[in-house]
Amino acid sequence: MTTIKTYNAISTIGLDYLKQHDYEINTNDSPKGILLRSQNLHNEKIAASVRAVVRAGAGFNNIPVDDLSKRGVVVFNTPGGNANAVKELTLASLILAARPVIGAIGFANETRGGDVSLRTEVSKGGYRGTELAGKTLGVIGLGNVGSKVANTALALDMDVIGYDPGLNANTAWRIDRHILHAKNVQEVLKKADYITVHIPLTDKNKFFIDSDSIALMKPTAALLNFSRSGIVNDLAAKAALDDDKLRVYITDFADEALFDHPKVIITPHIGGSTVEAEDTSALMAARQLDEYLTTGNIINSVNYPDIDEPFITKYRVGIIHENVPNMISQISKFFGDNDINIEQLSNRAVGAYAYTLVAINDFSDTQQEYVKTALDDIPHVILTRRYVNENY
Ligand SMILES: NC(=O)c1ccc[n+]([C@@H]2O[C@H](COP(=O)([O-])OP(=O)(O)OC[C@H]3O[C@@H](n4cnc5c(N)ncnc54)[C@H](O)[C@@H]3O)[C@@H](O)[C@H]2O)c1
Ligand SMILES: O=C(O)CC[C@@H](O)C(=O)O
Repeated sequence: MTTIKTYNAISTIGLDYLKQHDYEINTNDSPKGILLRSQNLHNEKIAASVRAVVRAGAGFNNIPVDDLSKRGVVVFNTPGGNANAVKELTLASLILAARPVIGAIGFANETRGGDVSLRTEVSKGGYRGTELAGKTLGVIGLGNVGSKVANTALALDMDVIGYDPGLNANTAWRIDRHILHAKNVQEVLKKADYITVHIPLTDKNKFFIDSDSIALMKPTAALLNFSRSGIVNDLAAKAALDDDKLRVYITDFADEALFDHPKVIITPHIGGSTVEAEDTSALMAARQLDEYLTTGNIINSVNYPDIDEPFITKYRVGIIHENVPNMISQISKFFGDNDINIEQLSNRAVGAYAYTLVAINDFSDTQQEYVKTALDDIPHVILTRRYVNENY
């Protein structure tokens, strides 16, 4: 049995999937895979046995991706698995930014005793809000979450302006044609009444919203952060709120500096916390993990190229290597030199790394034993795995 180590509360749907596919959960210290949510792996020792790490969720800034890539460990996430949950909480937060709902609920509870209806009617003027219709929403990052937020805001009669320089032919199609595409982020910051950020935390995106960007916003603007702590400079946001340069800041990431601020609403990282999102993300994660460990197919990796092909031969060898010239010819020569016929060879590269999946039918035990060690001796090969098709 293969062992998977888990961190955090993983939905039983994902765990059951693994158990049904002959995995044991947390039974020993030599797991083949790790399945986690927000656990910070940067400070954890990751066992030498680990071949795959899967984040049940979108953000993977809690995983030491660079170090794992050098070790040949494939890191996955589950894109889109919780996007609807984050969209819904973002929309709720837009309404909280427009209407003083939280204060009004507190006030209503304080009116107990006597003529409740009279007192609420007299004082409710203090809880008047504004409408979202006709206002402009700026969406920074139009990926799985941002595109859903942007599209749904149109149905609330908002004007929507989005910014995402990373859109490609596959991702651009999901964005409604009524959404204005900004050429730069400054255009969004200047135009929007509500600004919501849906980008990953990377070195480049650290403090993407800082005092300079807040200075471009309208002083009446509302800022929403359902991405990550560290994408918005909370101290800059606080200073702007104190100086009436920003109206409200809603964040899903608690920060000591923001507690009890009258213009701040904090939620405890619950953007993706719905039953549906946790189930979907855990199931995606479990399937991707099993698929890689048993077939070599890579689906939704964040550090290696995806290769997802039907396993129709008896064997496969997956070779993770550096993305340098002459690798495919060296690998195919290696198999030829050892009298092993290649039925199919797939190769893809992304950034500094590449993955080659070799499909084989006739593969003797001696050849398999030799290939296991000798392939690793080819310069720039990082890790080799052999897969057996039990259904062949
Ligand atoms: N609060 C939560 O519980 C919760 C849940 C899900 C996701 N998240 C966070 O939200 C982020 C986005 O999630 P997603 O599922 O939409 O991810 P995604 O990968 O589908 O989309 C991210 C988009 O951001 C764009 N982008 C990156 N840097 C940018 C920049 N500087 N300016 C503009 N666009 C930029 C990318 O091109 C991509 O299209 C995740 O990385 C994660 O950190 C939080
Ligand atoms: O696991 C969670 O609860 C949060 C997930 C979220 O931060 C993500 O990046 O997908």
